[in-house]
Amino acid sequence: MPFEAISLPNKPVAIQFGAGNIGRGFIGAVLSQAGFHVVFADVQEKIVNALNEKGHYDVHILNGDTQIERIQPVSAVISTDLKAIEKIAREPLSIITTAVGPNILPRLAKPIAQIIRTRKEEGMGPINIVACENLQNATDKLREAIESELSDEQERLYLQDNIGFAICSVDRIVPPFSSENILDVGVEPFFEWTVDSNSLKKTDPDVVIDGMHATNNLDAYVQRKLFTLNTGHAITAYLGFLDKKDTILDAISDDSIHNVVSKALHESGAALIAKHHSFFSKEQHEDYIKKILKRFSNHNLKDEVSRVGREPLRKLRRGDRLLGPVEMCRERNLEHDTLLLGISAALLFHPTGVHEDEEANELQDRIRREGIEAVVADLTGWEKEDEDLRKVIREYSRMKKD
Ligand SMILES: NC(=O)C1=CN([C@@H]2O[C@H](COP(=O)(O)OP(=O)(O)OC[C@H]3O[C@@H](n4cnc5c(N)ncnc54)[C@H](O)[C@@H]3O)[C@@H](O)[C@H]2O)C=CC1
Ligand SMILES: O=P(O)(O)OC[C@H]1O[C@](O)(CO)[C@@H](O)[C@@H]1O
Repeated sequence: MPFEAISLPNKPVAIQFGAGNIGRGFIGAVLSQAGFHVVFADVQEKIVNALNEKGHYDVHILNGDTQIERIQPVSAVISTDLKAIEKIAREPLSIITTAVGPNILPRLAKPIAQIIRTRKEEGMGPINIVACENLQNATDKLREAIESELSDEQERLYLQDNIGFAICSVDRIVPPFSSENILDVGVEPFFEWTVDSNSLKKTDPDVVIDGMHATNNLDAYVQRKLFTLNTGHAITAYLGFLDKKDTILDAISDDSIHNVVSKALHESGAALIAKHHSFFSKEQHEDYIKKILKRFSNHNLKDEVSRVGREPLRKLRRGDRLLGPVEMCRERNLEHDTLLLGISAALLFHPTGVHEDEEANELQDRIRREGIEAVVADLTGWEKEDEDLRKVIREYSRMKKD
């Protein structure tokens, strides 16, 4: 059924760009449960058509005795179909969210600029945009890309006055899920979606979103999540890969991997506590680490190390989950040898076959062409004589030999 043929119910509307695991399994579900009619915008025709034909899907909460939440009513559009996008822009829209992946995010600038242009022409009021990606300040990056798509000063002024761009932290493990229905998703029970309250505009309709926690201390939430959950997850994946484990559960169930991951999280934790002590105490953070290690050990999730380790060059960027906590430790003169070991393991991540990863291939090509020392110096920005750079290379060589 084409989107044009669908009439939307008389409800507030939310657009969720990306109808993938997080889009359907977390953000779309939270928005639907808050009372929005969720319109997913994706590039996969099969998913878009199925969402429009069925108008619903099920979220399976994977907690031993599976609980099912039906999400309805929902619709979908192809995100590059600017006519369909324009149609939704005229609806009682109040929020746009994204979960497409950090590398794809700039491609959403065109359709979102179209929404902004249409709403300006129609004299419509404020909406909020929240990019739900594993990337610090993803929404700011999206804003820059949208601004460069706008045609003139009038549109830029409209954006400034009417569009709330809120950064957020998004935390729920949603691995690929196999079910008869291609729309169904399997999720862990835990979820935390935290959004910067300072940037949110008052919208009409104004909907209270229960599953979205607004705070004015977002930086602390973002860093705590990225440098704990994602740091630990990535190191588990990279060590698991080297030890030929298929899943995160297999990897974290190995005591030697568990110990390294726990140690790395305590190193990053010391820096997080030092930086955000007014926000969380040592005891609270200890609890947070324990809960995360338990989440990795969820026997009901089949989360492959290849998925969690995907796109290692992105994960090795400065400020991301591997180098971010190391930099925080270096600034404070705190111990970080185990975090460095995680970086060495990431440099050896190279899945093949169905799990082949373009960025992992590129990383290996670079190491072959430029040599490990030059690659690490470039990724980290450290001098070749830097003690940490030498440690990363030493561990890398040892792991490679093993
Ligand atoms: N899966 C998870 O557990 C979590 C993922 N995240 C973040 O959420 C984001 C999405 O991750 P997943 O849902 O796992 O990925 P996914 O691959 O399951 O979903 C991404 C979706 O975006 C769609 N897409 C690609 N290009 C598009 C475009 N131009 N316009 C609209 N849609 C497009 C894809 O077709 C796909 O359906 C990433 O930034 C990830 O880091 C954050 C927390 C948890
Ligand atoms: O989605 P990314 O950034 O590739 O990383 C995978 C990570 O995202 C998550 O899917 C959820 O935060 C984790 O499972 C994992 O740490």
